[in-house]
Order: sequence, then C-alpha cells, then structure tokens
Amino acid sequence: MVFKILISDPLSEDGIFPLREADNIEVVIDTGLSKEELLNKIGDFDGLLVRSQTQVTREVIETGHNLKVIGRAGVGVDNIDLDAATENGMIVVNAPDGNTNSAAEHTMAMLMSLARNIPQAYLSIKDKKWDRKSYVGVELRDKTLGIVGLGRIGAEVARRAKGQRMNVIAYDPFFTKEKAEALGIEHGTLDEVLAVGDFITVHTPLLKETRHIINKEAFAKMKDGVRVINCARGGIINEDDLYDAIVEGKVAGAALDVFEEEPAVDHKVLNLKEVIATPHLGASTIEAQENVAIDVSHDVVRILSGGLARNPVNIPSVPREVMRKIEPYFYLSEKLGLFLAHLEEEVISEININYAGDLTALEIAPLTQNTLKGLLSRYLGSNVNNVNAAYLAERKGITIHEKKTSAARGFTNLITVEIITKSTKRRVSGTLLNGLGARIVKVDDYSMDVIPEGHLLLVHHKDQPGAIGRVGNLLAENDVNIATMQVGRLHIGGNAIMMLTIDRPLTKEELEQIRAMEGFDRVTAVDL
Ligand SMILES: NC(=O)C1=CN([C@@H]2O[C@H](COP(=O)(O)OP(=O)(O)OC[C@H]3O[C@@H](n4cnc5c(N)ncnc54)[C@H](O)[C@@H]3O)[C@@H](O)[C@H]2O)C=CC1
Ligand SMILES: O=C(O)CCC(=O)C(=O)O
Repeated sequence: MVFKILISDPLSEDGIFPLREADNIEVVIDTGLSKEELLNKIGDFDGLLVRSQTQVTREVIETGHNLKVIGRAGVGVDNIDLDAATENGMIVVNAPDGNTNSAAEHTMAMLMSLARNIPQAYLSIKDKKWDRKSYVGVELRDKTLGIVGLGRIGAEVARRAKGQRMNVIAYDPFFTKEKAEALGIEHGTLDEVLAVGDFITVHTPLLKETRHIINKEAFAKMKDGVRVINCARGGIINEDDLYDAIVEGKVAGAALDVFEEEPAVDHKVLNLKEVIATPHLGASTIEAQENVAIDVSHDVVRILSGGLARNPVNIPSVPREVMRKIEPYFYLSEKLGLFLAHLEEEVISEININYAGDLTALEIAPLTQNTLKGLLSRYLGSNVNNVNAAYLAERKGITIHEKKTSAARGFTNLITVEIITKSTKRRVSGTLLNGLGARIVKVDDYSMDVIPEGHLLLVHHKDQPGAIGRVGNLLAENDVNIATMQVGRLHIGGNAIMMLTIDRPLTKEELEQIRAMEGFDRVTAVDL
C-alpha cells in the first residue's frame, strides 16, 4: 500500500528525506491552499504535514477521513483541533526540540534590538537620517529578566541572558527552587517575576490559563519602563492592554514575534514606535526547519509502518527507554483484549486491567490503551486505534480501571483483564515468557498455557471421560486439524474447559454441531 502525504506549509526539502526515501510513501507538496482547496483535497491523503499556517480544523479532520497522522513541524499545535483528531483516531505528532535553539536565539535578538532600538534606528538611517539622539538605549548587564514559562525555550533564554550578565528570575508551575539553583537563576511567583523584571519574556504555550496572562492587571504590577517580549504565542499578552500600557508610558517597549491573529499586518500596536516586530520568525532558520522536518518525517514513517511515534501529542508520550521495555507487552495486551471481546455478547460496562510482577515498574498507560484497542477492534475494526481507544471505550459507557499489584502468581509478569457485564464477569490472564513469547495462562479460574494467536476454540464442558475425544472426532470428521490442545478443570468431575488451536476457522454449522453435543455447555470460537 502506498500512503499519500500532503505537505501544506513550506517545509525544508532536505528535512523531508525520510519521507522521500520510504518506498510506501508518496509526497505531495501544495502550499498556500485556501480553506476550500484543502477541504477538496484532504480526503485523498493518509497524512498531513503542516507548520503554523494551515488551520487543521475539525472540518478538515472529518473531511480527511483517510488521515492517519497529522504532523506539526514545530512545537505549538494550536492550529490543530486535537480533540477532533483524537476522536477520529488520528495521531498528531510534533517536533518539540528541533527549533528550541532558534526560538531562544530569536528571543535574544529581539531582547537586544529592543534594548538598543536597532529596528527603529535602522529605519531612520535607511531614510537618510543621521539621528543619534532618538535611539539611546539601555544596557542588559545587571538588569533583571523575568521569564514566564521555563520550558525548553525559556531555559535556553535563561542561559543566554546569564551570558549577558543579566539577573534572571523565572516562574513556571513545574519550576522548583532546586531547579533554579541548578540553573543558577532565581525562582519566583508570577507576581514576583512581574514585579522585579526590567524585561519580561513569555515562553508558555497558549492555554486557557495563559491566554492574556499578561494583561492590564499584570502590567500594573510591573516596574515603570518595563520592556516585554513575546516570541511564544499571540494571545499570551493582551495586545489591546499592551497598546494602552505603552501609550500611558508604563511600558517602554515591546518586541513581538507572534500575534493573536496572524498574519498581523494591520494591528494598532504595530503603529507604535516602541513596538518592534517580526512575522513569526522564531523558528525560521535553516537549521531549525531542517531539524523539525526530519523529526516529524521520521515519526510519520514510523506510524505508517505500524511503529510507535517518538513525539505524539494526543497519546501518552513515553520516554524511549520506557517504550523499549513495554513494547514486548504490546502484542500480549492487544490479544488479551481481543480474546475477551469474543467471550461475551452482553454489553460491557467495566474493564479492569491489572498489571503484576515486572510490569509494576513500568509505564502502563500505553498497554491499557492497546488492550482497549484489542477489545474494541472486534466491534469497531480499524476505526479504533491507540489514539482513540480509551476515548471510544468511555464514550460507550465503559468504565476503565487499571491497577498495579505485586502478586504475579509465580510469573515474572502478568496482565489480567476482566470485563464486567450486567450478568457476568469474564477474565483472562497472560504473560510474556522469556524467549518464548506471549501466553494465555488463565481463563476465568482455569489455568492454561496457550499461544494467543490463530483460531482458538474454547469449550466449557463437564469433566468426564470421552469429552475431549468427541470434540476431536467431530473436528476430524470435518477435516479440521488440531494444532494444540489444553484442558483445565476446577475439580474432578466438575466444570472444565478445553482450549484448542485449530488450523482453520469453523463454519457456523460446525460450531452448532459441537454446541449440540451432550455435555458441552458453551462453545466459543476466538479468532486472534
Ligand atoms: N515564535 C516561534 O516561532 C516559536 C514559538 N514557540 C512557542 O514557544 C512556546 C514555548 O515552547 P517550548 O519551550 O518548546 O515549550 P515547553 O513545553 O518546553 O515549555 C512551556 C512551559 O510553559 C510552562 N507553563 C505552562 N503554563 C504556564 C503558566 N500558566 N505559567 C507559567 N508557565 C507555564 C510549562 O510548564 C512549560 O514548562 C510555545 O508556545 C511554542 O509554541 C516555539 C517555537 C518557535
Ligand atoms: O513553523 C513555524 O515557523 C512556527 C514555529 C512555532 O511557532 C512553533 O514551533 O511553535
């Protein structure tokens, strides 16, 4: 199968070599599409790669019913409707590290330009004026830089500002005093950062909590003559309040790379001589564009070849180290879910997944997602995947519980999945045997040792002589070969089960023949 990928914003040609090299990927570059043009095309594509221009709305996502992956060559995914992507089972990946350096360098360039009025002086000299009086600036040395948001870019800016011999103070909900000491900067509350900064720079994502975090009230808490910088996202600073604060003389200057509405060519703040601006250029370097295109292209190739994304945005991101450890359990977890889906026709109201033994030390969320994918795939086919499995399960009214316990009943690792319906509970346990692969080791209360693959036949019967023979004969009469067989019972003469692996699926009639035989309680065909 050949997957078609649409690149709808300018991306580095050198950076997309992983896509060009893949045998099963066809790349179509079509930038600058109108909304209608994008909607007309998107249905033909399996993947979409964008920067910040293309608006990947719910309408685009729902029209692009073949899309499996949306890649953002950069950090911010606010131009992508993540909920819609998740609901429609599309993986969204980004490239969070590739442009950090460029964005930090751009912030420093803006900081210095702001301090020394370079853009204004440049315009003046280009206008054939030799005006030295109007552009007297301020030094950075010994000034305080307040940073709001100390993530990847904020921390790089902090390092560079220290190189300029600035005092640096930062606020971030995940920034501790210990981290501050390690970075050699001050730790403050938001109000403290606002109060002491001669320059304030913001480096948060645009979230409900950060929208207009720098507003009228925040400006009032700042020093007179403060200078502010936004190279993160438009909307973190309230642009109208910024305009007023500059006109009132509270704020001496602002450097903006990003705007609430882009392209921003007509905003009133741009008319103020105190405001310097660039058209969202933070990541616009050859290096950053190559880095982000490489990262996102690699992830697209991985996803389309059935692998795991390194930088997923809408599924739990698992560190590579951890992923290496849990990856072997992926197959097992999906098969356990699918196995259980065959056992009951009644509506499932609850799923309990228990991880024991070595698994307790690992990140289990992706395994739960995979178990749910296996279970729901019986009903939803390829509409369910690792992205939307939990979402779809919850939407179907299924409550999901996951738990870690130490008791692994003698196995080094054990996953037990239980489904609860109105009238019953069914359970299956599986393990990964060192060097031997996945095994189902328990079905309800019966111990087993079965490889979870192929065509299985699960027969509940009374533990009495001849039961196994009768099934064997019937299968032989129908020319069905038995590959493996396991029996389990609770006590002599009591309830028992047999689980057979057979070489082909049984027809409906053959299943009915077995069901009709005396002493057989429930007969279930399971295709894994
Ligand atoms: N201008 C441009 O071209 C570029 C802009 N960006 C933008 O820069 C921003 C930062 O990017 P990264 O550092 O890579 O992201 P990051 O995720 O590494 O850091 C963001 C930080 O903001 C913090 N934060 C969240 N809510 C906060 C709040 N209410 N108050 C204070 N801190 C808060 C988070 O804890 C996190 O540490 C993003 O908005 C990103 O989209 C990134 C690259 C280029
Ligand atoms: O693609 C771009 O140039 C914008 C980069 C950006 O804003 C981001 O990565 O968040």
